[in-house]
Amino acid sequence: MTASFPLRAHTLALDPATLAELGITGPAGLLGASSPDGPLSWLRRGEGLLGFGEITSFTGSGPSRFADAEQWWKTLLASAAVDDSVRMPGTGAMAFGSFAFSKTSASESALIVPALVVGFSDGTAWLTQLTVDGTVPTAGAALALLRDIAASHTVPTSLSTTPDTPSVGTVRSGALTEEEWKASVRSGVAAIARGGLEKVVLARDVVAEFPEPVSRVSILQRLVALYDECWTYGVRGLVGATPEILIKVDGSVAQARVLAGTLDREDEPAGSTGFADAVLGGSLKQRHEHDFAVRSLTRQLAPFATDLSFPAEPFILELPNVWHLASDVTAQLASSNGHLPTSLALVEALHPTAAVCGTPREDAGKLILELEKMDRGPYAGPVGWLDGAGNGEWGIALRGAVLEDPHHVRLYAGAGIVEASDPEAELAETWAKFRPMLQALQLPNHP
Ligand SMILES: C=C(O[C@@H]1C=C(C(=O)O)C=C[C@H]1O)C(=O)O
Repeated sequence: MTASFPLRAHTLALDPATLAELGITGPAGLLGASSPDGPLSWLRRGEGLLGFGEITSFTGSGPSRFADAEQWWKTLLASAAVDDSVRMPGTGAMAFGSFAFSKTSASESALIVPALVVGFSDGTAWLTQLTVDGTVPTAGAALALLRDIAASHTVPTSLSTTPDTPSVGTVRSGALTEEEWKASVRSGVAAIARGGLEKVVLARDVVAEFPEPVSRVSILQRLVALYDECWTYGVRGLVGATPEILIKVDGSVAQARVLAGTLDREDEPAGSTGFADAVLGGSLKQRHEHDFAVRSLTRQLAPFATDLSFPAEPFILELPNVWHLASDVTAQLASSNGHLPTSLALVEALHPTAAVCGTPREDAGKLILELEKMDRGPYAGPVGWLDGAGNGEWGIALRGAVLEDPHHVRLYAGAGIVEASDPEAELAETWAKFRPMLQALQLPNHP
């Protein structure tokens, strides 16, 4: 989809009175609006961005997919007319995006500019109308569009967040059976034992099949309701709720949330206290895995930063399905030739991290292609949004799935393999990581 006229964007603040008049209480309430497929989404803790409609987009693949996307966005911005009285990250010109994990993937990477964006951040709400057809966006036109969307808002009556609601869907293995995947894990462990390779992240896919069409909106609504601490993303057919941030850029500050080290909450003995601290924080294997991930991220980020900081000890991130060892990294960005790096430039430099690929990166990447026997598609790739000022938020597309057609959903999950890994335990870890999507699809925990 190419733009025929220059991009135009108009952003206005949405005051509480207007929101109340339209019956809008927050982004989650707007999810069910406009179309059964629902909007482009990036949501967390009652804030975030929703994009309605698509006016122009970039598609690309291969090793230059990030650079090509950046070039496309810069070209679009060069002739853009932006009227933005709010001036916050995500206001004015913006696009949602999703990138394939691998440069060899058949899956297309995309940046998508919506027709209308509703944003909520730090207590401020705004509305942006964007056009590429020569029409001049105005406050009146933007509000009229929002009014239509808010009026069409329907809350599906079938929505339930009960995890054990019986479902009519079935789940089958994807590229590999469980036994085959465990054999791949054993091969991974053997490769590490031979030396050279320290860690490889091996993933697998399962396919959920439904006699009735699945509702993208209901999936997003359940993820938002259950995984408030995660970033719920929806970019076309890619949906999920990730706990991991590859990079967030807000002006001259960049932040990342690095995870590695996982414990299934179902394994917690009844009545125990401090279980996660003892098992996760106290495990050398888990700490080792976590350190790989933090070191890899900071090494790649360092050339772009004047200052980099992260706590000496990771913290334990508690999610409904698992605990993770987590580290929040903050960087003060360095300008080069008077320019700060854009979020997309940092995405290109950081992807793939050791959390989803391994160490050393090249060797791990080759082994992944050999052992997983699947195309990861957008799984474990960057997903998020960017704006015209260089800001953006990019998560790693984990705990997610691709809606392949109305009746088939492909779920992905992986685990970091080190020399001490046990294939059975790693398999169980993938089931714990499938759980957010299984819950969102109202499927049993471990079919
Ligand atoms: C690979 C996944 O998760 C990654 C691997 C982790 C681990 O091995 O402990 C933890 C969080 C993520 O960085 C996934 O969710 O599919």
